[in-house]
Amino acid sequence: MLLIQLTGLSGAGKSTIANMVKTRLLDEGIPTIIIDGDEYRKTICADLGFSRADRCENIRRLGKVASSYCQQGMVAIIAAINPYQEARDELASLYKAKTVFIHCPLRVLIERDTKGLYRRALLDASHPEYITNLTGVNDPYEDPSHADLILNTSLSSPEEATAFFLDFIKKHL
Ligand SMILES: Nc1ncnc2c1ncn2[C@@H]1O[C@H](COP(=O)(O)OP(=O)(O)OP(=O)(O)O)[C@@H](O)[C@H]1O
Ligand SMILES: Nc1ncnc2c1ncn2[C@@H]1O[C@H](COP(=O)(O)OS(=O)(=O)O)[C@@H](O)[C@H]1O
Repeated sequence: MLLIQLTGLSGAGKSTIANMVKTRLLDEGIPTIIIDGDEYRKTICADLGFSRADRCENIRRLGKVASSYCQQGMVAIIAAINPYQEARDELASLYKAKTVFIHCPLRVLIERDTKGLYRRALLDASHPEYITNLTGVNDPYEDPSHADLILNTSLSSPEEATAFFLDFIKKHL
């Protein structure tokens, strides 16, 4: 029915907002599924790392999975960092995917740091806990050039962001 690709840095709120929207849509009888990058990286994307090529392949696979659910009449929401315009354009062109930018300034994400990834990426490179390829710190994030919706989670609460997103989805059903 409708394929939505979220995009945004780790901790920006993609999974949080997607889950809240899913609950609201299900309450209204609209079948909805979330295709979460974290989850699929444990199964059909377990062979992929965080290089540009691997991240684009990740999005390609998530897009294919999401499109199968859409064909069965569901709203499918891809919740992945999805950092490259090239990969987002591919899903927009293949599946008419709508792009929703879950935006949050890096300084707020460093304060949230729910997974401890930012602390590790900001350590000295010689530190044993240092990680590389963290999007937004030591790996690229290309801001969407033509997002269909932008939600700034440093300005809106999860409930407010969910309300904007729900409104957007209903306009595109
Ligand atoms: N306005 C907001 N909207 C969404 N989440 C928020 C907001 N304010 C604070 N948070 C918190 O930020 C965190 C966002 O985590 P979440 O897992 O949803 O991010 P994510 O973008 O899916 O990250 P990842 O790419 O690592 O999976 C949660 O702990 C959430 O409670
Ligand atoms: N170096 C890293 N860069 C980004 N995310 C990482 C990294 N290492 C582990 N992760 C975890 O992997 C998840 C990102 O996976 P995806 O959303 O599937 O990424 S994407 O770039 O290919 O779209 C984040 O939720 C984060 O918890």
